[in-house]
Amino acid sequence: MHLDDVWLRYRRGGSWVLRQVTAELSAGEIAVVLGRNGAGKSTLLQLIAGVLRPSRGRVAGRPAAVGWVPERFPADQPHTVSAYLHAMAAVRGLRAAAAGRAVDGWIERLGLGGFRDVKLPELSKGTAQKVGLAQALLVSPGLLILDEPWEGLDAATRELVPAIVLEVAAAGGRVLVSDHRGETVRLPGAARWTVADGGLAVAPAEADQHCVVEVAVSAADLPGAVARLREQGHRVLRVREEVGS
Ligand SMILES: Nc1ncnc2c1ncn2[C@@H]1O[C@H](COP(=O)(O)OP(=O)(O)OP(=O)(O)O)[C@@H](O)[C@H]1O
Repeated sequence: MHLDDVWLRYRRGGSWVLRQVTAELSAGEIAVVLGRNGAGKSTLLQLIAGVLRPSRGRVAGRPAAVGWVPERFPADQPHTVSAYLHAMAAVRGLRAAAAGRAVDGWIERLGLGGFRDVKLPELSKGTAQKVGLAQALLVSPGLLILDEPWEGLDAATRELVPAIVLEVAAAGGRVLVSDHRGETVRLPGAARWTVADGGLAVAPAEADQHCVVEVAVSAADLPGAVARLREQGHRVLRVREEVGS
């Protein structure tokens, strides 16, 4: 997917918010969008999501399944959490049984079980954000766009966001995440897109950066698992017994 010389202004004759933006996002790639308040991060994400159209230039190769989580989930709709998510699943083309599985799965994973029958306007900001996250993930997205996803979320869900992002990327989805609070230290290995003065500067993920992944393997398979990881070029740093397992 790529942006070819994209320009955007909100009004004819108004000032340009984005100018001459060219960028590419490949399958399985994660990019963090950085920039000061008002720099144009949300505008860029909405262009890529297809919510806004460029004034000039084009966004090409957008995948069919786009999951967009706006900065503020529009919770002023008179539906319950469950009814809303089932309606969104239907909009995304899921049949009843698949819709039920997807809705139940995300309700459970995001800790929304106690809010199934609560109407959206009665939710706290953080809980509404979780519903926003759930609707974007009902169908495995080819492009997932998260606008300030850590804003207002409880600690448990903040921890979950990087795991979800990595799962979407591992399944071949592209992911864009905006962040003005530096939370993206939680996404090592992502490219950095910085919006400033209407332009976009792209810094690819650092090739020599390494991450530590904790993996639990069965004790019986330990020598084999360590050997396989080494064969794949990973450095095995330490082996320890899982206490209480
Ligand atoms: N609907 C709109 N109509 C007119 N101007 C807008 C609109 N939305 C945003 N702008 C202007 O475009 C510029 C970029 O805004 P944008 O929301 O994209 O920035 P941002 O980097 O996401 O900021 P923040 O970190 O505060 O969310 C700002 O000057 C903003 O006032």
